[in-house]
Amino acid sequence: MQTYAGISVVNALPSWYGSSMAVNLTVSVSIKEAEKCKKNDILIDTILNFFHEKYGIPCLDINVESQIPEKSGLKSSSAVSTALIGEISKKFGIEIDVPKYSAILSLKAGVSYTGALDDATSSYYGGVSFTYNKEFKIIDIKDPPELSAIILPRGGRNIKIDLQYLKKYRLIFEEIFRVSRQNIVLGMKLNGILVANILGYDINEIEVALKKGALAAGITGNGPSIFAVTKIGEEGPIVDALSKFGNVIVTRSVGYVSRD
Ligand SMILES: Nc1ncnc2c1ncn2[C@@H]1O[C@H](COP(=O)(O)OP(=O)(O)O)[C@@H](O)[C@H]1O
Ligand SMILES: O=C(O)C1=C[C@@H](OP(=O)(O)O)[C@@H](O)[C@H](O)C1
Repeated sequence: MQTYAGISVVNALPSWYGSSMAVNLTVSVSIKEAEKCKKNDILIDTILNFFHEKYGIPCLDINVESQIPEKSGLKSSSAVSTALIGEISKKFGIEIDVPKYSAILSLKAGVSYTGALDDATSSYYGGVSFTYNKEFKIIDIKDPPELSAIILPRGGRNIKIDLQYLKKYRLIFEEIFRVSRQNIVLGMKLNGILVANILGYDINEIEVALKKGALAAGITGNGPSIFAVTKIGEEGPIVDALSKFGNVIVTRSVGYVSRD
């Protein structure tokens, strides 16, 4: 099964309300029955153990092909977990709420702070998710504006995230969530700049992208990747400017995908 990376509209850590926009970088997971169970990454093994214990599925060989750097803010963990859960549910005929179980099992594996239902929803269904992660509730999924996403992909996040400190900003992130439901691009701009400031990232690249005409720019997720968005066809000056800081990926927002 194939799922998507995403860029944050609203980071869910401060208020539990989260929103993410799917972009066209993909993860593909395939599975094959195996004689012996092998050891995998913690997230994959947590998911396999759950399905083994609850539904008696056999040992599986897992193949992950990912275009998303790990620990990047680009939703790599949600893309891997939704693709794997979706593939297992299809192969073994298990009816399950894929994003919800991605959230539950990501928490169990210790790779997520809130379960990241916002990220799991956009990874699996495309579009722009709006979720309340505390209750594993999807509030809405919207089709995104047609946008070019210009990304400085950076993995291996190594900053310490102080969840209690982030929660001091709950009210302003709740407000950004409300704004985002009316205006996705304004929401991701406010969120992206504020998260950069709160987590102590350098805002130079964000400022450069905005000066070159980006509609929004900022940190995605907990970073360290930087994103900018523009109308399609207007990427040139931003790509040129951001290329001075590293290799740039240009991709697009992804619309809602029916999984029926
Ligand atoms: N290609 C992959 N193969 C296996 N596991 C992966 C892969 N990409 C991400 N993961 C899992 O996701 C975790 C990273 O999650 P997270 O820090 O939330 O990243 P991101 O900010 O990109 O969403 C990794 O530690 C690993 O458990
Ligand atoms: O762990 C979590 O619950 C989350 C992590 C962040 O994303 P990244 O994992 O992409 O940094 C954040 O944007 C998301 O809303 C929730």
